[in-house]
Amino acid sequence: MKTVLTIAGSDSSGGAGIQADLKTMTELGTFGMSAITAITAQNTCGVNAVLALPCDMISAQIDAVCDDIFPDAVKIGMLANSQIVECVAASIKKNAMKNIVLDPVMVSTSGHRLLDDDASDALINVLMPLADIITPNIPEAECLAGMKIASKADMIKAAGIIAGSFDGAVLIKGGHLANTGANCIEDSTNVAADLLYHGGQTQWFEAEFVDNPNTHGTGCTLSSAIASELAKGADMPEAVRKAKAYLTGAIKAGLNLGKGRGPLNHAWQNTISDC
Ligand SMILES: Nc1ncnc2c1ncn2[C@@H]1O[C@H](COP(=O)(O)OP(=O)(O)O)[C@@H](O)[C@H]1O
Ligand SMILES: Cc1ncc(COP(=O)(O)OP(=O)(O)O)c(N)n1
Repeated sequence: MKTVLTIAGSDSSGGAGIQADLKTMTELGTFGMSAITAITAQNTCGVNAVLALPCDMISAQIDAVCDDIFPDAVKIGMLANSQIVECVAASIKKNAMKNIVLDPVMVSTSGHRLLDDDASDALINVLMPLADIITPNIPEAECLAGMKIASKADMIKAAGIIAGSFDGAVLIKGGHLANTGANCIEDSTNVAADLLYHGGQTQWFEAEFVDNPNTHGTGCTLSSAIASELAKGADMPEAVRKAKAYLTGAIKAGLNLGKGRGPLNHAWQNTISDC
């Protein structure tokens, strides 16, 4: 069985972070392992508290995994502060890890900062160069590219700027532009359109925009699904295509848990075959 390590924060409500990653990895037939960077007290309504873990404990988790069950791919999510960014980068180099998917988590959709303001430089200069793909959402891509993004043309421009600063691929997720009219296609159906910039080429990955408010953890799910598909041997465009299909199914299958923006239905493939 192929193995995937998630280096990310814990979400007590189980919708995002480590919990979403492990559910995704299991559903996609890989063996998920974790190195927890921070503990959040959060639910479907928002993030109430964050505790960043000490760097030596984070490195120790990564080393323990790599010394025993070396991961075929790695997903990196919430890193909380610049010290953690640096120590995760050092652990990745030390253990010569491969198939690195970096989700540059900065602010939760509920508006809570999950990465210190002053940690962006370390993320860009120290960690990004080690990644095979980074998966920013629109606000994160705006920060990384230093420009506003209000259209698909802006997404293409920003992806080129971000890709210019490292060797890996860039997937700009368009969820924050969907339903704003900015990415409507000709038949006026609204789509959730993500842009992959890979090897100098751009490619759109479009899926139905599901009218479901329960989208907590979409970014975590997509990045851990890409890592799972890379671990199983897919090339980058194929990994993105399969990951997006899994994610869209999990949004469509619709759970209705909690009082706010609820989690995805990770077990949707089993639910469908049970019917
Ligand atoms: N309502 C939706 N229906 C279908 N896909 C969605 C929906 N909302 C988000 N997505 C998709 O989920 C993924 C992550 O979404 P996005 O909101 O852009 O990032 P993040 O969760 O990191 O803020 C992207 O592939 C995006 O296109
Ligand atoms: C612990 C933790 N990590 C990441 C996130 C952000 O989740 P994401 O899937 O990017 O998006 P939202 O759920 O915030 O839309 C988180 N909330 N908690």
